[in-house]
Amino acid sequence: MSTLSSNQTPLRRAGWAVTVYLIAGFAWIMFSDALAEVWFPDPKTLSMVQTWKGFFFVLTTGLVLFSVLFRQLTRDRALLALQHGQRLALRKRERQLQVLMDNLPGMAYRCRYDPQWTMLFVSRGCARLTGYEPEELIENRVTSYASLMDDEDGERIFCEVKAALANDKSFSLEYGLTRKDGSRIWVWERGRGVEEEDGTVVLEGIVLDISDRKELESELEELAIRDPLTGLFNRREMSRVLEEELERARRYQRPMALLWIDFDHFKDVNDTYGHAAGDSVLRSISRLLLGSVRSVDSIGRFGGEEFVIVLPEMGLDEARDTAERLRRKVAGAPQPLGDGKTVPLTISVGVAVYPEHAQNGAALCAAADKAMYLAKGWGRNCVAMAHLHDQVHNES
Ligand SMILES: Nc1nc2c(ncn2[C@@H]2O[C@H](COP(=O)(O)OP(=O)(O)OP(=O)(O)O)[C@@H](O)[C@H]2O)c(=O)[nH]1
Repeated sequence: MSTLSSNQTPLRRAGWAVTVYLIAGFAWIMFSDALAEVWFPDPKTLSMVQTWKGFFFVLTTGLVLFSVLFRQLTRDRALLALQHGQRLALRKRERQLQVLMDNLPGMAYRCRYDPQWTMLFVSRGCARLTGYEPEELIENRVTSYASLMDDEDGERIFCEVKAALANDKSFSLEYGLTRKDGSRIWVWERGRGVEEEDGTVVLEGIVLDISDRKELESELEELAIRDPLTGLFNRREMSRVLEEELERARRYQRPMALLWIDFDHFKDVNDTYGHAAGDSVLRSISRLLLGSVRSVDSIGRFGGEEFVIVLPEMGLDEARDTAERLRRKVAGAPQPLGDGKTVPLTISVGVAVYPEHAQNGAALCAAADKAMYLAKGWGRNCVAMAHLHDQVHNES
């Protein structure tokens, strides 16, 4: 319909121009002939006047035709120059966009909003990011983008994109991706939904490799929860683990034990062999303890030469046996000083158990610490259980 009406407009305009020209022309001929016959009755003069009248008509219409054509051609030329300039600017923008996309530390994409994330376009960075050439991912020719995503992320991502589309907002996602060579990377994606002319929705955005940042983050997280010397949990993390395990024990009505370990006469090791040798002993006993407990148990360094072990689902008897086993193991293994020599070392262990000795973390620690001092008092290299009456004292 619109093509038809735009075709009719120039036709109508040309028709009007010709009609006006014909009416004016016929009127001029008739009117001027009649006037000439009245004003110049002499046939010779009349013939000359008509000749000049003809010249005048041709000259006038020629001038009109010239001015119309001149105006139209000038306009056409300006239009062509404008189009040429626009084409050049468009090409320049395309080139800039291409350079930008090719140098993205990731890839730009355009994909269908479907469970496969079917790619319609991916920039060249796709090969660097995923290991797949753009042609391999486009239209899922070799594999779909969804199959590269971690399975557990799929559902979450779909929900987040759905919510963003519903609110007409852009979405930001972080998820793991498996590359063609099997290596895993972390990516950050930002995109938004775009409605096509036919009403279907496609997604457009960028995907960047953030593996380095993720690695740094997890290193920082580890640093925040680990004791730098021994690599065991630090006091803060250990307190958190203790509260978490206590909560679990409370919920499932299960016992839980806490061992409070202190090295005997450790000051002598430092004083005799030096601080570096003391550090070596601390590291060695940490490894020994770590290798002597279950995977569900947690060990932390509470400070100096004090260590705490949380033993989930462990009652009084088993906790006593575990503490005794650890005491014997340390006593039976001379500790390396770092210079090839070793030194014998013993530990004193206090044992407190939930729910018998205490109901909360602080009270459980206090009961185990108190029991450890009891073991020191017995002459060291001993295991002491917290007293049951401590519970009354702790909770009061
Ligand atoms: N090498 C080293 N020594 C430490 C570190 N932290 C604490 N210590 C030392 O551990 C020693 C603890 O000594 P004390 O608390 O007096 O106890 P002890 O000598 O072990 O004697 P008892 O606990 O009574 O058996 C001190 O000499 C501290 O300097 C550490 O990170 N590295």
